[in-house]
Amino acid sequence: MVKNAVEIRGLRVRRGARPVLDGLELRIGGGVTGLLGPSGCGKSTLMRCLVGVQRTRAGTVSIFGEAAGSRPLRDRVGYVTQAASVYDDLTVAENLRFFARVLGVDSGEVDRVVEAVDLARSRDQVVGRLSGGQRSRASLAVALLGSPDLLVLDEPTVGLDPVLREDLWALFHRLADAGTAVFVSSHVMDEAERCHRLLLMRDGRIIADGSPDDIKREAQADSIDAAFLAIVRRDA
Ligand SMILES: Nc1ncnc2c1ncn2[C@@H]1O[C@H](COP(=O)(O)OP(=O)(O)OP(=O)(O)O)[C@@H](O)[C@H]1O
Repeated sequence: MVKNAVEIRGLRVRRGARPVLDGLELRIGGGVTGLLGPSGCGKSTLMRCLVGVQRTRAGTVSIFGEAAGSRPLRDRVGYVTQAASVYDDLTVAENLRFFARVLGVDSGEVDRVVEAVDLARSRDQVVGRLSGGQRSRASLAVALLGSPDLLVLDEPTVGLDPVLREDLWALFHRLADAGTAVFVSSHVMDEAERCHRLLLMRDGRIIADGSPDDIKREAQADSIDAAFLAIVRRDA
């Protein structure tokens, strides 16, 4: 298992007029790490920092010992944003061949990632005609090109039905079992239980960090929802 995929020190970010992250310290290792918190708390901002697309005011973000966004990390980090990142007018396979060329990844990878996300039967379908869940999996397939060591997934299950969410979480676990560090955000509290390690975020701060069971025990709560509320109250 990867020990130190991500190391963040003293990270400060402003977006618009307000500070979003103010001196954040965080280390992330292997397995599935979940980032949960209410809308606007700074989850996407943190993820953008990990992939090196967010302007920062202070601090450092290193991924496998390299500066976030730097060239050596190009095919070691996969990123799926909330916005669809595949072209509607191309088929699944055409999208993947295109992105494989852009990333300089062998085109043989296309078959592997199509299988990994269970889209083999839809590989020749135009993305614009896929269901929401299939589209999400097509975006995820792009992020898997080149077998990244770290996968950053920004609310990948938003808008999906429970069955599709279940399938995606099973996939995250398969990837983590195979050695990829998976960092996934959500604002759906019931998804928290599926993470090896959970980070609860509020107003840009990590207010709890541990396994779901540890967090519930510590907060003396029987659900992550209740734990979050208890921690927020205690914090106030
Ligand atoms: N482009 C932007 N310009 C200015 N402020 C922004 C911009 N994007 C986000 N913000 C602000 O930064 C803060 C953090 O936003 P962020 O998108 O990181 O939150 P989030 O936790 O990912 O929310 P959600 O779950 O709704 O995606 C919010 O207050 C938001 O209004």
